[in-house]
Amino acid sequence: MARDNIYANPHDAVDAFAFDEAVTRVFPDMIKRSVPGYNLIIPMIGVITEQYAQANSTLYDLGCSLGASLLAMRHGVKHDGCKVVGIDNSQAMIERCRSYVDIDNAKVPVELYEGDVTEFEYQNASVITLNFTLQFIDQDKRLDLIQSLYDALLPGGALILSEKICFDNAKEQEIQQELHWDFKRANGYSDLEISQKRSALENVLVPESQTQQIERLKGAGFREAFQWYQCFNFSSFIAVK
Ligand SMILES: Nc1ncnc2c1ncn2[C@@H]1O[C@H](C[S@+](CC[C@H]([NH3+])C(=O)[O-])CC(=O)[O-])[C@@H](O)[C@H]1O
Ligand SMILES: O=C(O)C(=O)Cc1ccccc1
Repeated sequence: MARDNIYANPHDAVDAFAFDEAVTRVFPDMIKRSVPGYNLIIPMIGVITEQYAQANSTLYDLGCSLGASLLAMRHGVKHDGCKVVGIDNSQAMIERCRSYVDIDNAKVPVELYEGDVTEFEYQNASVITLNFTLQFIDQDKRLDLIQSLYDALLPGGALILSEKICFDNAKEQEIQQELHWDFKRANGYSDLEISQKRSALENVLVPESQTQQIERLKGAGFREAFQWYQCFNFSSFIAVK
């Protein structure tokens, strides 16, 4: 697996983070070493999918990157007549995702689209996953997207939402953020890599609190909405229609 050393050398000015060719090439290594719990959340998306998928419905993975969450969903579906749709607005990601889907041997049909998830129409959905994608979408577009996903879900359908989160309590924010940086250090990132990537993500990845996430989900109409996982400032929620 190609090692992420994108921020290893000093940059004069750090560009805004983008899911370009360079990031795509090292992405499996980057996300595993950067997101505490990623390697647990992926198989659990398979478990949750198995529970909530319905026959003859569509499963969506929005911001599918290289297809890790998408393939977990594909393998979790046990009903007939389902398909999995993956969308990502990074050309590099969706191209490489296609090659991973091609070598995967599950039978459930997969459709991949390059585009902005806020511009698609969704329907007949039983499971929808936003695995660390909403955090990159303009804050003023988040509610409309969540509402359109609620509207697209069948009764009993589920939304899986994983996000980097922030905390209302300043001391907790400081401690959880520091623990996340400790996690990155423990995974071999230097202080320079951590601080340059932090600059690159400024105003690109905009976290919200657990309360904001749950209130938005409830406001959109979800019957149940709660956190099922948290490690430091990374969390995953499930919402059921
Ligand atoms: N508006 C948008 N429209 C479409 N795609 C977008 C948009 N904004 C960002 N993306 C895409 O969302 C993905 C977020 S990564 C998801 C990991 C994956 N789910 C995984 O389970 O491995 C999470 C991370 O890197 O922290 C990237 O591929 C972006 O191109
Ligand atoms: O690396 C970080 O600090 C993060 O917040 C997670 C992340 C992982 C992959 C791409 C962008 C952000």
